[in-house]
Amino acid sequence: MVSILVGMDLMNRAKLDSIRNAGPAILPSVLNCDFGDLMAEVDRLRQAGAEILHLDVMDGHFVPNLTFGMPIVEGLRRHTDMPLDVHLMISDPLAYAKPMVEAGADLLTFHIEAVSDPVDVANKIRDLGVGVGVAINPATPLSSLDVCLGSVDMVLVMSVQAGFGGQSFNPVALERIRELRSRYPDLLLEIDGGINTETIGPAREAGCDLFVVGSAIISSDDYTAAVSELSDAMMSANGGAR
Ligand SMILES: O=C(CO)[C@@H](O)[C@H](O)COP(=O)(O)O
Ligand SMILES: [Co+2]
Repeated sequence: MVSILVGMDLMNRAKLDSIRNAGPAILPSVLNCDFGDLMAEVDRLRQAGAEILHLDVMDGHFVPNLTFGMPIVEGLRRHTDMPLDVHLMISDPLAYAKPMVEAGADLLTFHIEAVSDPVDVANKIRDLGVGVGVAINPATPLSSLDVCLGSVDMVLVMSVQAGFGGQSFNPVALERIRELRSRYPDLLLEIDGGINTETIGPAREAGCDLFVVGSAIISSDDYTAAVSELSDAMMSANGGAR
C-alpha cells in the first residue's frame, strides 16, 4: 500500500508540473456537459486541444448545487491521462481530500470561505502529494488569503460566485489577478467563471495563467472551433503583466 501511494504521489507531482508549465492554458470545465455521454465529451474536449480538465465538485451545502464526487473523478482518471484540476466547492475539504487524491486528482483546490485554518488544510493536502490551490469568491476580501499564500501552489480567483456555470463575469477578478501577480510574480493564478472570447484577453493581460471555461465551450456545437477562438483571444492578449 505504501509503495502504491508513493508511486501515486510521484505521478501526481509530475502532473502538477505539467499544469504549471502549461500556462497560459484553457481548462474546460465539464460542469455543463452531457453527463450521459461524459467520456465521449472528454474525448471531444481533448481532440479540441484541451490539455487539462477542470472538475467542479459541489456538495449542496457550501454551494446550493450538487455535482459529483470520487467515482466520477476515478472514472475520468481511468479514461484520460489529462491532469485533473479538482475545484472543491465543499464545506469540509479535508474530509474528502485523501479519497479525491486516491481517485486521481492532481491539483486540489479548496475555498478559503469554507475553512477556519487554511494553512493546516493546505499543508494536509500537500502532504497527500498533490498540488494545492485556494479559491476565493468575489465578495470575500482578498486579504483573507494572506495567511496561506506561502502554503499553496495556486490561487483560483473566482470571477463569479461559486456554484453554477453560465454566470456573467465579475470584473473584480481582474483587479485581484493584477494585485496578486504584482505581489507574487511566481504564483500560479487561475480564473474561473464567465470566461469567453471577450473576457479571456483581459484576464491574461492582468497576469493570469490558467483559464477555466465551461459554457463558452460546452454550449458550442463545435468544441474545436470554440477552443481555437478562445486560444486566439488568449494568445493575442499581452501577457506581459507577469
Ligand atoms: O466553478 C465553477 C462554477 O462555480 C466553474 O468552474 C464553472 O463551471 C465555469 O463555468 P462558466 O462560468 O465558464 O460557464
Ligand atoms: Co470551477
